[in-house]
Amino acid sequence: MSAPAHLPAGGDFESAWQRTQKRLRAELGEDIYLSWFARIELERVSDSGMAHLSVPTRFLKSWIQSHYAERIVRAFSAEHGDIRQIELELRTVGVRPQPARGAAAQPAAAKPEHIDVQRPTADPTTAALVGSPIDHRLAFDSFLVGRSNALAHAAAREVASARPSEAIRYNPLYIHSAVGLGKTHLLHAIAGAAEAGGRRVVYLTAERFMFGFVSALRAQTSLAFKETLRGIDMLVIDDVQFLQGKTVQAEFGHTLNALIDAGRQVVVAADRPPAELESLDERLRSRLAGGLAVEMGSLDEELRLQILKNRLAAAQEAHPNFDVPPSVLSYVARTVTANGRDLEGAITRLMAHNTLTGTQITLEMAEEALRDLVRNREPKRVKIEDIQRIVARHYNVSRADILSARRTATVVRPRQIAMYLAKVLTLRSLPEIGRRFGGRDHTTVLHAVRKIDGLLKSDNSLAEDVDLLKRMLSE
Ligand SMILES: Nc1ncnc2c1ncn2[C@@H]1O[C@H](COP(=O)(O)OP(=O)(O)OP(=O)(O)O)[C@@H](O)[C@H]1O
Repeated sequence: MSAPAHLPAGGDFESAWQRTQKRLRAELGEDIYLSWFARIELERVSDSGMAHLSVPTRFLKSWIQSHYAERIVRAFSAEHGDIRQIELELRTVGVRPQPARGAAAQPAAAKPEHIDVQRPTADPTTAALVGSPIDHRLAFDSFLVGRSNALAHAAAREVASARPSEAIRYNPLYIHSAVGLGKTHLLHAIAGAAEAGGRRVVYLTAERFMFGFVSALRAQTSLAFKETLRGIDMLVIDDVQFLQGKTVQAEFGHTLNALIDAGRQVVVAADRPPAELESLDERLRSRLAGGLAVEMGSLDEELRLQILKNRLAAAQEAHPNFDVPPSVLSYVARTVTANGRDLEGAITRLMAHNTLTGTQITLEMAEEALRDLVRNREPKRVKIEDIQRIVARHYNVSRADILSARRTATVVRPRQIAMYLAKVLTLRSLPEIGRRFGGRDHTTVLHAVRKIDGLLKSDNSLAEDVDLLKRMLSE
């Protein structure tokens, strides 16, 4: 066996380790290196020639142990002849060890440095994860509290003001409500207040989480993505009902578990309770339900009036001459009932009429200008089970027939119609619909949707049937 190409004189293990890293980077390529090796730190080297290396996660430790241990020993001993073997240890998250100072080095007495995971660097391992910006206008100060959101607000306040060292009482805090009732506002308020209190917070929409994870997977830096997420104090995720895809959901589950187990706060919002997140797997749903799940009900009239007054005051900052008579504000609060977004829209519209055309704001004018908002009733949430039940009853077959593998024409067409309705009346994905129809493939659902879509253009009686079924389902 030939001698190693280069043996540094003396015991400078730290610089030999740096050369080892360069060597591994050159041998294995950038992607693999960044995924597995970039977070390894040299802790110390003992007299027997054992290099103690630390990594931040158990997973990383066992992966490197089983896949790369020998390679690291070879590379390290090529750079420093004293190195005989390595031992991998788990490093406390957020604490960077002191540099190794050779075989005789004592454990460092200096304060550990904290890694700031919030601040993205040019390093592609962290570039994959940049939380969405926190909108500081959506703060606790501007969030109005009424009967329907008092509990959610109190829990949010508590979670936001807890100190990092305090025991976490509600984890995850899960806030759910129908659209436009203030979930996003409350999440930004929590994230903003926690950050102001010195905590490392990442706020992400579910889409952003998916995007970050999928791009990290593509760039083979998913490990860095996971580690970054797991190194924070608080993770705030909005709209989890949109989390799609097995791998992404599994990763979300691991992240959730890792953070909660490590005593980090997780805050989640969705448009439905955990039990109704049908596209998520059972364990994830129960984990989400395992902390505190609170619902925010619809805004009552008093709260709507307060929100309107606040919006009006904000609008008046830009247009001091704009005003809305109290009787009109009361009318809007009484009749625009759907959600906070419509209330905002109502003020914007009144302001546009008034400032652009000079129209006086009267009750009559408001009735005319806001007609569509007043009529706007919240759409009913349709369940796949209801679709199957109603379609089965309509075509005189059983729900079991619809879910079965039977291929007789009397069952096939109602099944296709039910799948079509599931696609157009719910937000479920094709794979999810397939699962709910007796474990069928998403391509079968796609075929059914296209088939019915096509037939509706030419078959009037089918079109009438589908129309009737839609009406029955939305009543
Ligand atoms: N209690 C409240 N106090 C003040 N503003 C509110 C309140 N509830 C809702 N709003 C306002 O209503 C609008 C819609 O709220 P937000 O976006 O937070 O709703 P959401 O529940 O997250 O909706 P979606 O489910 O569509 O994401 C925002 O402008 C928000 O500031």
